[in-house]
Amino acid sequence: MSTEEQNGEGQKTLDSRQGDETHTDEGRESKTTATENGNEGKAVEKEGEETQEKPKHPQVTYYNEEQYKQFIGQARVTGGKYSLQDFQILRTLGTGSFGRVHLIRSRHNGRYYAMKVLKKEIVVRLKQVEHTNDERLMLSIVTHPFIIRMWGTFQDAQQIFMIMDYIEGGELFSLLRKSQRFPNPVAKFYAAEVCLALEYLHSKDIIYRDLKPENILLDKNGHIKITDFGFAKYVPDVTYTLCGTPDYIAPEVVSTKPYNKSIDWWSFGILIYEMLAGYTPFYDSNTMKTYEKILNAELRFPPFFNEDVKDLLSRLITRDLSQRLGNLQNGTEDVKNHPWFKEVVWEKLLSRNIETPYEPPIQQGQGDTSQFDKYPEEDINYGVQGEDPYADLFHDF
Ligand SMILES: Nc1ncnc2c1ncn2[C@@H]1O[C@H](COP(=O)(O)OP(=O)(O)OP(=O)(O)O)[C@@H](O)[C@H]1O
Repeated sequence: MSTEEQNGEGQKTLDSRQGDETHTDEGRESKTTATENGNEGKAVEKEGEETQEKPKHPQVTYYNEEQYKQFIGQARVTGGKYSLQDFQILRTLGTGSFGRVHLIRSRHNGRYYAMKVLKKEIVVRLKQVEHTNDERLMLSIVTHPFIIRMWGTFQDAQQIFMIMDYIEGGELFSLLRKSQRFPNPVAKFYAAEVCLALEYLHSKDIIYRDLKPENILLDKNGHIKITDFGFAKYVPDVTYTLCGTPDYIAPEVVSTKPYNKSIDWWSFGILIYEMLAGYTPFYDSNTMKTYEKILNAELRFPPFFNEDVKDLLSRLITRDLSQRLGNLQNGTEDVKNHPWFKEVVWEKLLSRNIETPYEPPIQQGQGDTSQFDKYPEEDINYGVQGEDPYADLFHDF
């Protein structure tokens, strides 16, 4: 069965490293990009600007119906269980390409949650319907200590809403920019937790496709939670979609070759590099040049990288898929067994039974927002009734 990429889905754009109209954040310089089949083979950057020619492809993800049924049978969250009346909306925690994320409080149990709101009209305009439905599906399936938990979803005539745990410690991105770069053991700790999250996702045939410090939150104890499943997808076989954030995109994605879990291991290497160096290895202010470097440039290391990490990164950030760690016969085990990770006790880490290198200074308890930047609040019209031109598109919410 082919479920993807027949319908022109797929252009997601944002300036997560560049700031946006409402909020400019130092050091966010590049963009999340997506384009899928059926859109005439163009990669799209900001608001539908066509910036890169891409050859046409039979861009289809194949898997059999039985497999897919089993996959969606794991979903633990059903749509429409909650409504806006259940929550009090507090401040904005972050903004994305399609809407914003609010801190909210349950009127029933008094707990704080994060509510991601996406405007249907924008999701449709940026051809992200399928990705948005996938985001909901993936989050309704995953349960892991290092992955955000979604509790429910609902919709009104204009918006869709996702209720998730509120993670108080803010983005790893903010901590990294404040620290400039992390000492070796700190980078290793976060990388090891990310590694376990990737291992789990891949065991379910989910590829994440947007690994970067902006999408890693820290909980109150300093453990990670991966958020933003906007590009995550069930791919037991291969896919072709160009998506991700330029600095982090793997060469096989740039060159529109079929790909699978391999791409997350490339991004994992870029993430480790950025945590240790403070910058990504193929950075360029011009996105096309970034892509060129991803395809051709030599991987260079700052002098303070140790031999173990240089070895690990050379094996992750390699264009040769038959050499890339994580993508070989032993899968994640090869990554976990690499000498750079030799001090990590993986079982202890998974049970969060290891001291974290940094505890976010959260003084006010569960609803504390001191670790988040302030965003201008705008008038909200959530709960609108009336005609919904997109009624057919978001059934599961
Ligand atoms: N569960 C959460 N707890 C706390 N903050 C959150 C949570 N989810 C998201 N945020 C904040 O909101 C920001 C935007 O969230 P997210 O990346 O999911 O939105 P998005 O619309 O998909 O953004 P993008 O356009 O960057 O993909 C995050 O970077 C983070 O700062």
